[in-house]
Amino acid sequence: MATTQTHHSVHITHKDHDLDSLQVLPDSYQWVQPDLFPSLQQHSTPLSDTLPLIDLSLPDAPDLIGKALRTWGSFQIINHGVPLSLIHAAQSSAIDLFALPTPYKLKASRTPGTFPGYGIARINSFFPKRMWSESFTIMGSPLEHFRHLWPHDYSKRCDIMAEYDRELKSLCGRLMWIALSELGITREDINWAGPNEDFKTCNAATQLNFYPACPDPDRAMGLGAHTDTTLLTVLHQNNTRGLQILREGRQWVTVEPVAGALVVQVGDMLQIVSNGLYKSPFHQAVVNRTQKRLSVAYLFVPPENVEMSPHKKLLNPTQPPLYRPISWTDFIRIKSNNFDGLSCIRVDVKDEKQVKVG
Ligand SMILES: O=C(O)CCC(=O)C(=O)O
Ligand SMILES: [Fe+2]
Repeated sequence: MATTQTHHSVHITHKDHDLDSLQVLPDSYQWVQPDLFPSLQQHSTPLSDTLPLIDLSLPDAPDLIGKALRTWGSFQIINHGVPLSLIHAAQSSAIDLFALPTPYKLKASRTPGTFPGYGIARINSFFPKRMWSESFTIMGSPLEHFRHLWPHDYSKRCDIMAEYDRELKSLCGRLMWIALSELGITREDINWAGPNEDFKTCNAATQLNFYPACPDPDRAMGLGAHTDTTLLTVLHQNNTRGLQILREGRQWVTVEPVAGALVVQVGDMLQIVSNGLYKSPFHQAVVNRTQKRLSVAYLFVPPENVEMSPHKKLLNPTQPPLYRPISWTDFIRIKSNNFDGLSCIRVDVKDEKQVKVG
């Protein structure tokens, strides 16, 4: 994954980011939903659904996953094969990291224009107010940053994150094949899954998100509504509620924390490959008054500079491609300047007639 990023990175200073010590919500954190977010459609009957919880070890899992991806663009999984001890070890390193005094954390700040390191959510640049959260992004080895954070104790923590990356990458490879085969796409149809057809040539980042307890949670927002610029995002949340997924454009549904479960979400790149059959859901993270919340998001993205396009098996004269081909590298550049990146690469009705379907 490219480590350079555009001018839209957001940076923090010691003065404005010690959320733990604030007793009153500063004006700069009093949340207003900007116009760029689609407003909720009004319906008299609320949806009372919960996100599907799927046991990955059972034979009907692929079928259930296919259904969940077409409706929610998301689901939770248990029996996913990632050792719970590893999930807890990664989580506990994240807890230790965010508990460090701010001057330490600032030693591991993202340098301008890059992804890895400590800071606030990149999407904050699209919103008029600050989000009630901190984050730390790991791409490749976190050694340089961890050495600053824990001069005597970094190597074990680096090993844990490396192991987390390996385990989650193989889980994502497995999930990719399930998602694709539910669309009738087979191994012969994909030429970017790598020499072993396991998607190990894909890139990834591990994003640690921390939401301190908030003095005025109803007026604050942990992470504003967004879609992920990934193929898949696989997220572990601690036992505190906060993640909400937008259901059918009309209702926020809270994803209940389930011990050991992982939340899987379609990202924009899989929405492109599936020609919109799988939609990357809007999601957000709300905060609460008494509990700290932590999430570890594994952001799984295509190999750099490989063009992703609606798969030709899904296209026909009545189902023309909805998006033009684009690499992840180019797409993240578009998204850093446009909140709704997918609309920028949508083939409009006029063009659709001209696109040949192979
Ligand atoms: O903390 C959460 O539950 C959401 C995190 C998220 O959406 C992200 O890291 O992109
Ligand atoms: Fe997200």
